[in-house]
Amino acid sequence: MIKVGVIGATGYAGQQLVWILNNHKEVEIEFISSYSNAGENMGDVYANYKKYFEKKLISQEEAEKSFGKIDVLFLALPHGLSEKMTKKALENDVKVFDLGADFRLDDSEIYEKWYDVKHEFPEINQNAIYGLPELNREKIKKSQVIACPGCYPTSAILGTAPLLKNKVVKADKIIIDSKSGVSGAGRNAKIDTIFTEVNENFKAYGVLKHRHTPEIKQEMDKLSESDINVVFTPHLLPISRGILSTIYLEVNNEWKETLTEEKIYEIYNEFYKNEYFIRVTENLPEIKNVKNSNICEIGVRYDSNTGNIIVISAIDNLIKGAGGQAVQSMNIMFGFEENMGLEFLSMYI
Ligand SMILES: NC(=O)C1=CN([C@@H]2O[C@H](COP(=O)(O)OP(=O)(O)OC[C@H]3O[C@@H](n4cnc5c(N)ncnc54)[C@H](OP(=O)(O)O)[C@@H]3O)[C@@H](O)[C@H]2O)C=CC1
Ligand SMILES: CC(=O)N[C@@H](CCC(=O)OP(=O)(O)O)C(=O)O
Repeated sequence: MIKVGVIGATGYAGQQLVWILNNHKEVEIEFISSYSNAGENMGDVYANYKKYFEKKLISQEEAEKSFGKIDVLFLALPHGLSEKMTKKALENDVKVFDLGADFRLDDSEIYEKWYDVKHEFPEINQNAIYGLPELNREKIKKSQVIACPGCYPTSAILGTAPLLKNKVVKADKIIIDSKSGVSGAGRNAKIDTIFTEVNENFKAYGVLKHRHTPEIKQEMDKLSESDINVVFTPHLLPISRGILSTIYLEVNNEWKETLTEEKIYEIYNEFYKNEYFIRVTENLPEIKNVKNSNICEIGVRYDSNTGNIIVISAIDNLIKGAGGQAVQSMNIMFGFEENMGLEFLSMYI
């Protein structure tokens, strides 16, 4: 049994994480912490917890005093707020899983440029591991700080990893057209995400300037050992949760003569053959198939006349894109079954 604390437990990502941890048989939740609801119960903030999970939310200052009692600290805070907390947790020999972006980019200068926040302790960033279990399992086992990937990057990187690793596609341009449910924007509604703006609407945002672009590029470059030109456009769907990414790639000249759709599926099935949470499907992925689960569903189509490959990748942004993926990494680090506490499937409707 391990003891964990969650800071930012009242956000959309944090409350989903608490839900998962509360159902995990090797985890005891030592504390949950909130910024504006400290002193209240979780059930006062989210009524679905009333009667069944009546734990008190404590302040960040109180939480820090309990660092000596925990093995793991989860941080689900707005960007830029995790670094100081992580420093204090490390001083107490606590493992940290950050759901935010503070440690996702290897190069602090790139982080500073895209997030407009300075790394005060760059050495923490240098030692953090990008927590995408399907690609970094061995490193996760030995790390102290896990940078849990962004939700859009999770869908884009898992969707393309087999093609990039096998150098099947050109680096010239990879177009990622992603659509997300509104919970991706967090619980503090801004004008762009209120009901009347989103309902019966569909819109692009952050065009050519979304902060997930360098994160996607960083991991795609590593996989392909090349310098990829990433074009990433997010869109807002009028649904609560789920991400579907449509990714456009062009086959490399060396593969053009021999590649078939069947061969692409062989490559994907081989690459993900031991992965519990990846479902390679001949159907086209749908958000309904993955919603409320830690599964990433991937389907591919290939046009041999044009050399175009289209990958469709779907995840739940709050689970595989956040809390579920963090728990998957925690399971790996502590030697639990990787799917422990995460075996639930989508309920479809
Ligand atoms: N939503 C998603 O789909 C995903 C989110 N993430 C990441 O998880 C993190 C949280 O996101 P999300 O849950 O969506 O955001 P929310 O806005 O829903 O929640 C933010 C959380 O941080 C707390 N908080 C806000 N401001 C401060 C502050 N100044 N100091 C301390 N705590 C503060 C809030 O506390 P309180 O409510 O008590 O004020 C709340 O618990 C972000 O880094 C986000 O990028 C990652 C992947 C997916
Ligand atoms: C729909 C929506 O607004 N999505 C958020 C991304 C989700 C998120 O929380 O960002 P991280 O994955 O970096 O933590 C956005 O575009 O800013």
